[in-house]
Amino acid sequence: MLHTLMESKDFLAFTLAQSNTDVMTTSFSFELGQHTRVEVWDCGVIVFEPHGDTSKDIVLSCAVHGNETAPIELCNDLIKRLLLQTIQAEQRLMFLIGNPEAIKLNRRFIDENLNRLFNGGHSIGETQNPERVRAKALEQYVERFYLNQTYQNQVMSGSMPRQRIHYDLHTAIRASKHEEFAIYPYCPEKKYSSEQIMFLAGAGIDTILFHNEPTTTFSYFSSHHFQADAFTVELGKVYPMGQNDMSRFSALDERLVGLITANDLPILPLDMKRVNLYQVARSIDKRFEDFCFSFANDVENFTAFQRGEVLATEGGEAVIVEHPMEVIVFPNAKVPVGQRTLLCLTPASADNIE
Ligand SMILES: O=C(O)CCC(=O)N[C@@H](CCC(=O)O)C(=O)O
Ligand SMILES: [Zn+2]
Repeated sequence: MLHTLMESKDFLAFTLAQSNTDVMTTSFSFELGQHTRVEVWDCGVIVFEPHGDTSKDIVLSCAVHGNETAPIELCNDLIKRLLLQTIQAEQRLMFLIGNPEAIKLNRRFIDENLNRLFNGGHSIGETQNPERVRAKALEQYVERFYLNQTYQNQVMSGSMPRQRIHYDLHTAIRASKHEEFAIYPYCPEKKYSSEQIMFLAGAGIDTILFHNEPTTTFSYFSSHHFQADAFTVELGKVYPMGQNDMSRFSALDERLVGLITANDLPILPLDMKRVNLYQVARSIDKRFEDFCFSFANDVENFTAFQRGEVLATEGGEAVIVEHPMEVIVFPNAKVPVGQRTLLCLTPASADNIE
């Protein structure tokens, strides 16, 4: 197996060639030069551990939705450069290819939306399916990575606490007025990080949505359980594999290389002229099978609606804009009853950012 991966340096192809059933047989490790230990823990799970001191534990995940291809290409290219040793990790780093079986089928998911199954969502009820198994396993890999005792001890002896980071990379179903944006998971117990917001802005992700409640997403899991600086990051609109214009994400690629190689590019102080901030005002959950939006399928994310306008109808009732203005994101009527069908946003201030 090692031979196949080291010959191609293509972790995605290697992952997709594995079966989702031979979990244990896919784990192995090897050295890159004298500087980095590489461990493959499972199908789509690869960890880079530099031999020198490190201060950050970074998780980069993609393909939590199998058809969201730009993040998969971005991560695979970073892994390739690490394996070719054209870049060298100076921070601990784990890549997760979320749902390899869904990638193979070019589908968002097989049985159930993986990004609705974290924080224990995978164990609610009697249902078992590939996504529930994978969500539980991904949670365990994140825990094992963040709580590695060897590196925890570096915290004890070092002066600065280690920083945990998790960027869960996605693409949106629709086009967006702000092409690249990030969701900041609900974290009422702490202030938002201006450093993270400006890191993302420097990476071309200039729009932040502050979530208003706990969710069953992967980024909320890492934020809530491990106090990671965790975000769901949306990289434009979904396109088939190979049809993404990856030059649109060159700023992100450059920032990630800086982060991984500990050659961090300078981060500007918070500048409200460089960022668009939104607060999630409410999440509209689907209540009836006949849920139907009042706007067209090509209406973009971040389109604004005025108080009183009808956003959708269901069960003979209208879903109406409540605030003076609400900005919509992620409209999707094809979700099961009980799940989020739309987020409504209002402009946010910088009050909770430090
Ligand atoms: O475009 C869409 O409708 C969905 C894109 C997507 O997968 N978004 C994530 C957001 C997760 C979060 O709220 O942090 C999702 O729906 O899982
Ligand atoms: Zn997604």
